[in-house]
Amino acid sequence: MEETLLISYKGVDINQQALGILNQVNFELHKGEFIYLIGKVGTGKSTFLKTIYGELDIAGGEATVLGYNMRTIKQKQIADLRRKLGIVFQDFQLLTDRSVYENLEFVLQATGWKNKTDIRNRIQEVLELVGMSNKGYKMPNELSGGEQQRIVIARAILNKPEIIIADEPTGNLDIETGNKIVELLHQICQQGSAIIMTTHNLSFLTEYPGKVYRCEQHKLQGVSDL
Ligand SMILES: Nc1ncnc2c1ncn2[C@@H]1O[C@H](COP(=O)(O)OP(=O)(O)OP(=O)(O)O)[C@@H](O)[C@H]1O
Repeated sequence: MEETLLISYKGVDINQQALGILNQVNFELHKGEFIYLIGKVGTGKSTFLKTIYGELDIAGGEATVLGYNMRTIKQKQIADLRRKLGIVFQDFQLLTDRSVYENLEFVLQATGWKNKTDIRNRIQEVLELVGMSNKGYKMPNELSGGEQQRIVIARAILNKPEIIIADEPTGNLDIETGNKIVELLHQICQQGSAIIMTTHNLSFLTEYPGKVYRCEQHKLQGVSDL
């Protein structure tokens, strides 16, 4: 596989409960790219993303994600694949019974980090990157929505993922806070993670440019003029 090609879909069919959602999807993600996925409610954006992180099997065609063949991938390999991805949803999903620091520590420990100093340093690094370096001691419910989303992004980048998948990361945020989150994702992209983000807010596309794909009438297609 071409070295910079992280995801390759060729003629991929995607179903939910045997019902066709997307047909004949051709899609590529390269290193350093920022891709927006747009389209009306229920057109298949989240469903498409689920096939990338192995939550949903593809029904036909050829799909490769970070070198894994998504037609033949085994459960154990899906766990390995997910360690190389950062996943961000709109509804934050932080563990509410532990602090920000402990949320991040939990992920590092679960992914094999053992050395306390390394763990502390990496957590400090990611908190600084998302502009939350003094909030490690806070509980999630003591943070605003935008702050919680920053922590979720910090959690997603802990292991320097090659790809970040963000499913409507600004869906629960006001416009200004949403802008800051997209700006942050662009910054992270510049540091080397490729990003795929779904959104209903088309103003991001002009303000923070990226490549655009649209889901419509069972197709996922690149958009050159908006
Ligand atoms: N678990 C499921 N079982 C059956 N059908 C599903 C399931 N999840 C989604 N669908 C169907 O698949 C279609 C695409 O849904 P999906 O959530 O991918 O849309 P979306 O484009 O992400 O929408 P939104 O913009 O609202 O997030 C919808 O018709 C939905 O009803």
